[in-house]
Amino acid sequence: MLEAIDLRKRYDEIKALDGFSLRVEPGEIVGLVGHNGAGKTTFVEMVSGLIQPDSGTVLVDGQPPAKARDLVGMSPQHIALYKPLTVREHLSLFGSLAGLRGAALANAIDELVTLMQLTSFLDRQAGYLSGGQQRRTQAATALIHGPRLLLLDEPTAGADPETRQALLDVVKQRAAEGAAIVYTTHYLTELTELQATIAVASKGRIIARGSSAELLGSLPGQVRVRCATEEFHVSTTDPTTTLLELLEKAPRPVESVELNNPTLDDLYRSLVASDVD
Ligand SMILES: Nc1ncnc2c1ncn2[C@@H]1O[C@H](COP(=O)(O)OP(=O)(O)OP(=O)(O)O)[C@@H](O)[C@H]1O
Repeated sequence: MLEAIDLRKRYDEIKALDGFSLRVEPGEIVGLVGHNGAGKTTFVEMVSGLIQPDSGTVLVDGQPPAKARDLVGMSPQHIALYKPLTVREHLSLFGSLAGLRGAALANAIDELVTLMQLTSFLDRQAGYLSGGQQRRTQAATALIHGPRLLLLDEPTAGADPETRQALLDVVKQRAAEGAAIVYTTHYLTELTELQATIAVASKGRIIARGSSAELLGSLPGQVRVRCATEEFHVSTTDPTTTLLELLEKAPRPVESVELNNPTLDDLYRSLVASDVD
């Protein structure tokens, strides 16, 4: 559904994208993570056709972004709503721009109002909504036309737990219905909940891509065995076997045993730390 090949974009001496390639299949959620300035937003804006690459190719369902606008829904990192318009007017406007009319538009609005829990402020102007309410509204404008490619750039930044959960549930539902989704975030636990494929961006390109199980499998876990007279602390890619071996040789009595598998935070830190010039 989305194919990006060797994208490059420079702003004077800054290489915002430097050989960025990523593929997203229908029904797949790709969680795009990376340090500040890694190029995530630049990539998302390029896919939505807002900015042009210096070189490289972006194809959305086989077409350049400018010809695939109706297939794409985008929620930008920064809130971009029309302050005087109500939530209902936003949904109506974005739905109409994507070609929805009459009953189809009304049904799409009803569905999103329920899913994103917008009922209580549906007729309030966007300029008077709280940050979290604006986030929900913005996400709803990206979803209104049932896009086949959804680009969500830090959609839960500053959102309360309820807003975050509503959004994660909708994202899962849309992926289950076949949408391809790019989801940028700094909250790695969200990617576990979404069962997303993880793509780690660093310095304008993707340095690792895979399921969390695949990526975590290459990282060591920690095993600690504490005895009355001695303590063993081992870093290992096979914590269970190592633990059994330690227990065999450890002097008795064993006082405590700790087994820590690597987390996505560990993975992220090790990948970004190893990507040095
Ligand atoms: N219009 C622009 N003019 C100059 N530099 C830019 C422009 N847009 C982006 N950059 C630079 O390109 C790099 C990539 O920025 P980008 O916003 O894509 O990063 P990001 O991964 O989304 O970061 P964050 O996690 O902070 O949102 C940064 O160094 C940024 O300063």
